[in-house]
Amino acid sequence: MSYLGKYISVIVPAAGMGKRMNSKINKQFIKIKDIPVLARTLMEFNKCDYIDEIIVVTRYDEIDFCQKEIIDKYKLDKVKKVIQGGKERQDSVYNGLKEVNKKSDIVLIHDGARPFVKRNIIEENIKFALEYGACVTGVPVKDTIKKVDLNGEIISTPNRKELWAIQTPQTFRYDLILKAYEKAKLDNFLGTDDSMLVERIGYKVKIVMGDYSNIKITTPEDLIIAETLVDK
Ligand SMILES: Nc1ccn([C@@H]2O[C@H](COP(=O)(O)OP(=O)(O)OP(=O)(O)O)[C@@H](O)[C@H]2O)c(=O)n1
Ligand SMILES: C[C@](O)(CO)[C@H](O)COP(=O)(O)O
Repeated sequence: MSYLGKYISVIVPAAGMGKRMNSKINKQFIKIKDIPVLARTLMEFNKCDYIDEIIVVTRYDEIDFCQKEIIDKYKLDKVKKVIQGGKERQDSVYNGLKEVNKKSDIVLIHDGARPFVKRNIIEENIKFALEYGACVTGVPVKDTIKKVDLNGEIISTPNRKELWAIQTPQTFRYDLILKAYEKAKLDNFLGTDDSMLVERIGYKVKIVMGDYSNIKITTPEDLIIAETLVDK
């Protein structure tokens, strides 16, 4: 139990194929200045005093590699389980939720491929989740966003002041996120983030101010940005 008097778990989905990276090795294991993406991500959570356990979700054939080359090598002692993921990110997170310690109060969900998450964002997520039950990290969009139809014609221009680009961590009371995932499974609903599943059962989700450097490593040019961020 952390010194907050609450049990706090983290699920790190890292079971994707990394198709858009188009690399021989899975993008989670690509090194940025000598340290793999996933190790960088996990180190930030491992050193946060409030966190009690981390569950890492990987592809079945990468479980051993992940255990030896990431968890053991970087001494990530808060990682309690490395488990198998599913077809979609949502399936992987659901597998993780089923493995969380039953006495858990709060669950943070964070993409393995977002290695630049900072301590203040993790702490703010925990604070907001304890206060409101549900929160997600995001940043105000910088570009004008258009809604476009299948013919390539603009339908509308939403007010930019109301638009945020959503990142992770996304953090919830354990009972709430489990209920949201079980309902999505029942309804065969597939969302693109965790918050959507909570929003659709009628629960209000708060925004935590993120950081423009909390990027997701998705395409090859993100690796160039990542090297620059490490240098900085
Ligand atoms: N079935 C899946 C798909 C994705 N993820 C994880 O969810 C995070 C965000 O997904 P994304 O960046 O889209 O990763 P990939 O699905 O691997 O990328 P791509 O769509 O290019 O294949 C990543 O850390 C990824 O490993 C996962 O655990 N299980
Ligand atoms: C959850 C997420 O990181 C929010 O930005 C993102 O939606 C996950 O990435 P994907 O490309 O949709 O799998």
